[in-house]
Amino acid sequence: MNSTQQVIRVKNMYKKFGEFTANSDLTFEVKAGEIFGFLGANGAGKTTAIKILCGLSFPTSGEISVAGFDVYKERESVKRNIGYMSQKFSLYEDLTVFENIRFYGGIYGLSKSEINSKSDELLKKLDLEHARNKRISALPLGWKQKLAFSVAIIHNPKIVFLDEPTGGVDPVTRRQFWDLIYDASRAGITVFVTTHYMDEAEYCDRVSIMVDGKIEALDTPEELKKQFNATDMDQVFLSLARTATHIE
Ligand SMILES: Nc1ncnc2c1ncn2[C@@H]1O[C@H](COP(=O)(O)OP(=O)(O)OP(=O)(O)O)[C@@H](O)[C@H]1O
Repeated sequence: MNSTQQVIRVKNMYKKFGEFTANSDLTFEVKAGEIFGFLGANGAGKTTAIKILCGLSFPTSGEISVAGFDVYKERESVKRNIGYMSQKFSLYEDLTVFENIRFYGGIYGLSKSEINSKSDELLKKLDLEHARNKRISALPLGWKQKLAFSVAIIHNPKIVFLDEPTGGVDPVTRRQFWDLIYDASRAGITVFVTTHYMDEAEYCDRVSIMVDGKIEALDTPEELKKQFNATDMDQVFLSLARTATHIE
């Protein structure tokens, strides 16, 4: 795969809800295989943008292509080429581990034999073979998140969108989750991730920071720290938040 290939292209994207502008003139590109952090405080407009990039909502204006498909005219092709996971929308608690894999594998268009072989592979990798017939509700949150991520990429999509995937778990479990993200990225899957944890921002190849619907900074964590004269991403994030408050 050509590593300089752009798998997400966003040019002058706006999303308005009546008079309110949730996404204002967003312009950025994401490269194939990149881990792209999409940061912003609560209400900054991240979920609004992700919904558009996943083909679930139309932008008000702008040119946007995802996995080579236009988000206005080719939404079904966009959906077929992406995976999605969020804290709010995840696995079915009252189905077993295998039933969830079978369900999502079916939705993503895998055959019965592909589902069986993929689920064996996935459960082995996660060391979850013993839990195959356990209900999701019986698993600790960290395991649910790892499983949800593995299921979101079971069809080997070009891009996976992760909306606050690691909420509520400890740093060690989060770190293990990120090992799975790195594996996916090495396998050529582009990762688009939102998070409120600044240690996770450091793990990204590039990070954008959105304030009140606008992208105020976008670069590698290293460059952002230099630019904002900061020792960590927490400081970068806080100086942008302070700027926004000052303007108001
Ligand atoms: N359907 C809608 N109608 C009107 N306003 C909306 C709608 N959806 C989102 N908004 C507003 O757009 C703004 C951005 O919301 P969004 O959910 O995209 O933020 P976010 O950055 O994902 O925040 P969080 O981290 O809390 O999920 C918020 O002020 C929200 O109230």
